[in-house]
Order: sequence, then C-alpha cells, then structure tokens
Amino acid sequence: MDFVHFASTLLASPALVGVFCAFVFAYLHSRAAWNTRSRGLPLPPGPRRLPLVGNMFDWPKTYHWVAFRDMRARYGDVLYFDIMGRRMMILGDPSDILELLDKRSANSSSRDYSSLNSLPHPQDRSGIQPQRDAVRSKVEATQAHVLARVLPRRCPFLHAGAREIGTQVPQQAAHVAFEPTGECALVLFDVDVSDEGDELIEVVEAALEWHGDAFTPGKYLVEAFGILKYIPPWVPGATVQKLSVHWRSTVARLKMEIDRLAKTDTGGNSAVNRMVVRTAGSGEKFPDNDAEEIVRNVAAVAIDGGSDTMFSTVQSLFVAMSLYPDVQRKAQAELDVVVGPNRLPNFEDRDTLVYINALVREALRWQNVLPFAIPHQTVEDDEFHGHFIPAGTNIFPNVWACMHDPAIYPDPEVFRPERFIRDGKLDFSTVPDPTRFVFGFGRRVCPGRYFALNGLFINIASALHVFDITPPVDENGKVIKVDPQVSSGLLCYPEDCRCTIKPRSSQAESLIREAQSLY
Ligand code: HEM
Repeated sequence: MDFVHFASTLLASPALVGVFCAFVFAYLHSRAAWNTRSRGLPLPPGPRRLPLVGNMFDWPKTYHWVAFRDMRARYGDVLYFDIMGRRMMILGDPSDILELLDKRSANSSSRDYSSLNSLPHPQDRSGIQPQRDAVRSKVEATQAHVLARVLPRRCPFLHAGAREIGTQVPQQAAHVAFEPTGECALVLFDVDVSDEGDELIEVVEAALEWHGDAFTPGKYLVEAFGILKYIPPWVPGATVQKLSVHWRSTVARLKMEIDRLAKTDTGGNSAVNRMVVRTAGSGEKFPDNDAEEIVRNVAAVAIDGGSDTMFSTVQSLFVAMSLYPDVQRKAQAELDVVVGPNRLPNFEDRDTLVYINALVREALRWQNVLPFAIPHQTVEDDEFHGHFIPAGTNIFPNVWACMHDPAIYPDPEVFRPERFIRDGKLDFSTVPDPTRFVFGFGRRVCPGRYFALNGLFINIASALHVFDITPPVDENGKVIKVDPQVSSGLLCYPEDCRCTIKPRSSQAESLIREAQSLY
C-alpha cells in the first residue's frame, strides 16, 4: 500500500482520523511537555537507545564498575542509560558524586521503587525504602546514634579462629570460614544462632539475593511493564511472580526472626534490655518507651546491612595479608610495641595504632564490598553540567572507579597502607580518606559506619596480633597462588580467600585460648 492509498483510506474513516489525530496530539503534547521540563537541555551522553528496550543490550552483564570506568573514555564522566523506561546515570568522578549525592542530597536520596522492588513489600526494609520525610524519623535517628556508640564487645574472627584453632591448633586452616550473620547476631545479642539452627542465616542470605536481583536493571520484563506483576504465579513463564512469593515470605520470616531474637530472654536479663543498656552506655534502662522498637530496628539494620559488608572486608584483608607479607610484618611490629605479647589489643590502643588504622582504610579502598554503594534515585528534575536529569533517575556512584583511579591513589591495585601515613600520622591531605566514599552519601550514608570501623579495627588488630597469615599450600606443601578477584554483584566478596593461619607464637596461642573462654 503506497502512502497516497494509505492516506485516502484513513481519511475515508472518521474514526481512524480521530485515532490518528489523538496519537499525533499525544506525541506532540509529550514532546512539548518534555521540552518544557528539560528546558531544551540534552540528557547526559551514553550509548544510543533502541525503541522500547532502550539500552538493555548495552548494560554490562558483570563487573559493571570496570565496564563503566572504561566507557568514560568514550562518553565522559557522566553516563546515561535508559533500560525499558528505568533511567540510570553513572557517575565516575569523585567531585561529581559529592556534588550530586551529598550537596544535592535533598533531591537525590530516594530509592528505586520499581514494580520489581514493590513485589516483596519493601516498606519493611529501611535500606531500600524510597525517600520519606526530609528529616529522618526519631526511631531512625536513634538507630544511627545507637550504632555510632556501640562498640563490638566480641571479636568474631578471634572467636571463630579460637573455635577452630583452640582445640587442636592445626597447621593450616583451609580458608577464612565462618558464618557472618551468625557472628553478627552473637556480637549484638549474645545469642549463638548456631545453637538454634540456621533459620536466621538462611533468611538473611535469601534477602541479600533479592537485593542483588532488585538492583540488576533489565533482568525482568516486569520493570518495563508494571502491569505484569498482576499475573498469577501459576501462569507458565511467570518467573518473577513465583520468585516474588518467595521474596515476600523471606521478608516476613526475616522480620519474625529479628523479633524473636530481640525478645530472647537469656537468664532473666532479656537481650532487649541488655542491648539497650549496653548501647545507651549508662547502666540505666533506656528512658524511652520506644526502647523495644528502637532495639528491634537496630537489630534489623545491623543484621541486614552489617553482616556481609563487614565480613567481606575482613576476608579481603586476610587475602591481602597473605599476598603482602611486608605489610603484615609492619602491622605486627606496631602491635608488638604498642600492645605487647601479654594481652589482646583494645579500643584504648586505637589512636596509637596508626599503621593498623591505615590498614583498615586500605582494606576498604582495595576491594569494595559495594562498588556502586546502593543506587540513589532523584525526586525532582535537575540539571547537571548542562544536562537534563529527569526525576526518577537512578544514580550509580562508581565508588570502585574513584577508589582505583591511579591519579588519586597511585598503583591502585597494590595494597599499601603507607599511602595514608605522613610523619608517623594518618594524613588524608594528599589522598582522600576512602571512608568518605565507601560508606555512601548524603541522607543515605551508611548508619552502621562507626560500628563497622570499630568492628574492623578490633577484628583486624586482634587477628594480626595473634595469627600469621600466609598463602595457602596444597597437599604437597606447594604454595597456591591466590588471585585477589572479587565476585560480581551488588555486594562483592573475595572469590578465593584461602590462606594459611597459624598462631604467631606459644604466647599468642595462649591469648587465643583465653579469648575462647572470654567470648
Ligand atoms: C565494611 C562495612 C560496611 C560498608 C562498606 C557499608 C557500606 C554501605 C553503603 C555504601 C551503603 C549505601 C549508602 C548509600 O546509599 O549512599 C550502606 C547502607 C546501609 N548500611 Fe552499611 N556498610 C557497612 C557496614 C554496615 C553495618 C555494620 C551496618 C549496621 C550495623 C550497616 C547498615 C546499613 C544500612 C541499614 C544501610 C541502608 C541505609 C539507607 O538506605 O538509609 N552497614 N552501607
């Protein structure tokens, strides 16, 4: 059918003319509305978009942070993708990240509330809730305050190490193996979940899996066509609906587990009270009627956000120690002088242990647990470097690219705590403190960051004080070469954290055994 024939057929039917005009009007109206909103500014640069699916085929499948870093050479520091209507902006430059996510935090602190995220009722999960009131609620503020003050009383690595090593002191531990969620519960509640089965461990793992899926754009069609979420799970091919049943029960079970844990009564002195008393640091009961709610929130936040992040970092540190023996020797030399052979390190040693503090920073920089933090979402239209940023754009700060930029951190792949030390002191005047980036930004900054820094300090200092960490060996005693590679995903873990762990001396062995009875 040629155009003249098509036009005469169309004009012959008033209904078709009406539909056609409606389409043209809707198109022109949306173009005009877009031009008014964007004030004629272009979107940031990025690969060319296809109709409907947009950049679905351009989105990297794995190790996104490396792929996006490499794309900077072609498109510049700010990249834009549209995946089936989900808008994504990737920032690779530290000052851009701080400008948009810190300074403009009022507009950039929401979370993606796509059809996928809404499936398991995320209103129960603070980490991915969209932006609420400008000021965080009382409970949330208290939660951050409590987490900032709580010092981990236990040292899970020592505890796990002592459990394994204390009994028969094996020559070699195959890898750094223990259960992060369980250890986290032990630190916070004094409840040994391994005594009660691993319900909590299982639900936390399932919840983390869902986090990974929810932030992988383009994985499920439901993101583009929200209406698909109403398809019943029994329809063949309705994968995401089946998964959503599982996610929903996971979220409900996690809540129940945390409630149970927070209410566990251990010998007349309930875990709730002990935690409140301990975190308030006063020996008095929390004077607030909301105490139980606060503790439950802190518990949920800590178990959900804290277990894997901290332990992935410590595992990376073990890998680094086996690969960089000189660094380990320097750390141990400092511990020998400051702490001495007759006791374990404590928080009073913290200011004096400069090298250990630098080592914690370097562990956080070297391998990033959350290479993109957790993506933020904008609430209102914005303009950035002459580009239009529509409301609802998901911002991915490429934290990994910043932490591995050779112009900022020379030889970024090398584990070198000295980069943060000058004249015997921690010094961030020439290289930025990684904690400014790895814990996220603006109103979404990690509420557990002080807890995490305390926990990392005491675990790393204690482990290095009593253990020698060397590369793993095979059954013939030949050294196995470990590649310091991390997994790909929202949360990253070292892929191979095998190493050989031995007590440093007979005195160290006694300290390990003492720690076992202490913790
Ligand atoms: C090495 C340790 C840790 C690292 C690297 C880390 C990093 C992060 C990052 C990058 C974010 C996202 C921030 C953003 O969106 O801008 C985050 C959020 C969060 N973190 Fe951590 N974190 C760690 C430990 C912890 C601990 C120990 C807890 C709790 C005890 C915790 C609780 C949370 C929570 C609840 C959120 C969500 C905050 C929100 O969306 O409002 N994290 N963390």
